[in-house]
Amino acid sequence: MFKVPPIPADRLPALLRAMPKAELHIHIEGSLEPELIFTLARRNDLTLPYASVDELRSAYAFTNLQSFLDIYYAGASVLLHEQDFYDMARAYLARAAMDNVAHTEIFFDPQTHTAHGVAIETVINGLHRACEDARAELGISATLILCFLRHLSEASAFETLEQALPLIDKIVGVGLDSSELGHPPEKFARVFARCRDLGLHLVAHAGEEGPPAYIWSALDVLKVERIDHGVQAVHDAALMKRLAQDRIALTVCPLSNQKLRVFPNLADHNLGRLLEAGLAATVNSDDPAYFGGYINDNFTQVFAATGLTARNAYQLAFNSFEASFASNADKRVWEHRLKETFERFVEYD
Ligand code: HPA
Ligand SMILES: [Zn+2]
Repeated sequence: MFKVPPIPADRLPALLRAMPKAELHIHIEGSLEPELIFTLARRNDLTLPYASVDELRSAYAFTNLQSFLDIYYAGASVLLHEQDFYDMARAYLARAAMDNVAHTEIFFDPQTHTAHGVAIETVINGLHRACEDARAELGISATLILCFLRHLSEASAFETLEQALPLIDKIVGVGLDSSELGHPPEKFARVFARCRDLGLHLVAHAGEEGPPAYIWSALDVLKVERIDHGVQAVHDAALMKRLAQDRIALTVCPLSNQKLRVFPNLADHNLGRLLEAGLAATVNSDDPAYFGGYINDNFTQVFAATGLTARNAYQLAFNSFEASFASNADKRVWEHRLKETFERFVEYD
């Protein structure tokens, strides 16, 4: 591996912001800022149960995953037309480009929208057009991952997959999100097997609030290529070994974990421990509009709170490219730019 040069500690935050990175765990509905929720509600003649942007934002006080999901699904209800999905994704992509995100794999939850009469084409076409335009206009690479809501049935997931089939070329993979406890991965074994046959990439949320057993079944039953969150893996030594040996990436989301009380404080986050154990951890924003920060905020805050180093920074950015579903040619370009950024930070000291 690249020998990371010594970087003065006071330059670390600037380096974290400047380094190219991939974001692999971002729910596009979780990027919907309160201002845009109000704009879209007005545009679509909807009345929100909040009088102002500030009142809505003050409702963002979460105690666990479910308390967040309730408000997150309510926020997403203002999305009705293709242009709404486009505007949401475009705003995120512009923000991600500012954080030097070279590549992003965006989660979306079609069942949230089809449940109130929005056609899946409306969702996928709006998001996909935003990705295409962002590539041309912002130079950021962006792809889509369709997530099944695990609190809904297997039949609903199959129905969603069926609806998405005519647009399957516009997505690179499928994931599994929403309420984890009580909804183990194996509930979706057959859906994931079908997606695998279709040649889609597979990921799943596991071990955010749920036990290590859910990470095992995501790997062995669903056969996923990455684990979203996965921070509970530290409670199972054999699982840690498996994740390290197979280079299964974990898409870790520090500010999300702090806000949903997965850890009592950011200083207690186990990101450093995961890296020390040789796991391919990455840093991501999850739902940036709800958790108080985009990807660079996640990097700078978790580094400040836990004392991670420039070497850790390089490893995390490198892992993000390696774990992405981009081409090897793209990965080499981004990894080269990553090294150049680190060299620049020593040179001008
Ligand atoms: O962190 C999350 N976990 C599960 N489902 C989600 N949907 C949006 N964010 C999340
Ligand atoms: Zn998530």
